Amino acid sequence: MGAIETVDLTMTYGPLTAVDGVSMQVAEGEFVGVLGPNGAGKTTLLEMVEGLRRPTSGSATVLGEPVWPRNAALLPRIGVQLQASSFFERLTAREQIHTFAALYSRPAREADDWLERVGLAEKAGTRVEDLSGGQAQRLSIACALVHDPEVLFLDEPTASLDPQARRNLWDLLSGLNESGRTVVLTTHHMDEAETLCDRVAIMDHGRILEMDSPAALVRGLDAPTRITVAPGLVDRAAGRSIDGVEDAEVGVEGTVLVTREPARVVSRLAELDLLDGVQLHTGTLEDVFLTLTGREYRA
Ligand SMILES: Nc1ncnc2c1ncn2[C@@H]1O[C@H](COP(=O)(O)OP(=O)(O)OP(=O)(O)O)[C@@H](O)[C@H]1O
Repeated sequence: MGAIETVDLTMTYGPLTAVDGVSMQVAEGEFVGVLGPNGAGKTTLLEMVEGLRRPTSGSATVLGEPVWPRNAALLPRIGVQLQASSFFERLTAREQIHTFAALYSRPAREADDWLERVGLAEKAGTRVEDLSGGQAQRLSIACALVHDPEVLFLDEPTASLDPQARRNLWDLLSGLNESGRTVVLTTHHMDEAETLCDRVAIMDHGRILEMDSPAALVRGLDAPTRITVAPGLVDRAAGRSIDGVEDAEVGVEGTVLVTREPARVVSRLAELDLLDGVQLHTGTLEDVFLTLTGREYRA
């Protein structure tokens, strides 16, 4: 059984089609990222799959159950962290997560463990409105996880986290995924998607443009390799016949050699003893993203 299946899922707001006929499947145990420019429809898509928004048309199932009308049987099985954290006012971090735990009949000690796991044990007695942005975000993630859901939805979970908290959250999410949980997150961080996700969906204008593993998406881009050499070496390389690499097409942009035959070019550089400081850059997920979605600002 798949963890998530959507069929032609669509949401319109007046004349705007925010999500435009999305059909996708996520297998149980998969880690999936949804990437897209601002306004692409990621949050709207997730909120329909979570059963928080009624689609204009189309349908979604999670763990084989329809999500709309709101399905009470599903609630204990899914965890949802929203982009705008909404907390019970004037509660401390501990009271907040204890309340969530109690809603799902989970013991308070497990709630305390979650505070520890997201690095908030020291802030347990702080009121939620006095937490920093990143601390509040970690609390909202802990609240989404406290009932040990099978499918986890996170909307830009690392948006306001510092580098330490971001890496710690990566470890936490990878661990949950390795223990069989399905994870779906939205992110603007390509490195995050590349590191964590089995597959990523690249969205724009309400549609999924591509959905595949990061490696397959990058391979599909068929980008040339850029070989950065130390300043001055390009001339020496050219002077000493880099085109001794027969038939290897090598473009030169400043101190960068651009080629589709990096192995041959690098071995020629080695022969010429010009390897010092050489760096290789192949295509990245960001290149795929920008190729598919363009570079103009979004509303
Ligand atoms: N309640 C609403 N009423 C009208 N338009 C809406 C509503 N919610 C979202 N939209 C519009 O739908 C489009 C998709 O919004 P959505 O929040 O899903 O994008 P997103 O991909 O999550 O963007 P971001 O990366 O900025 O979070 C946007 O143009 C947004 O303005």
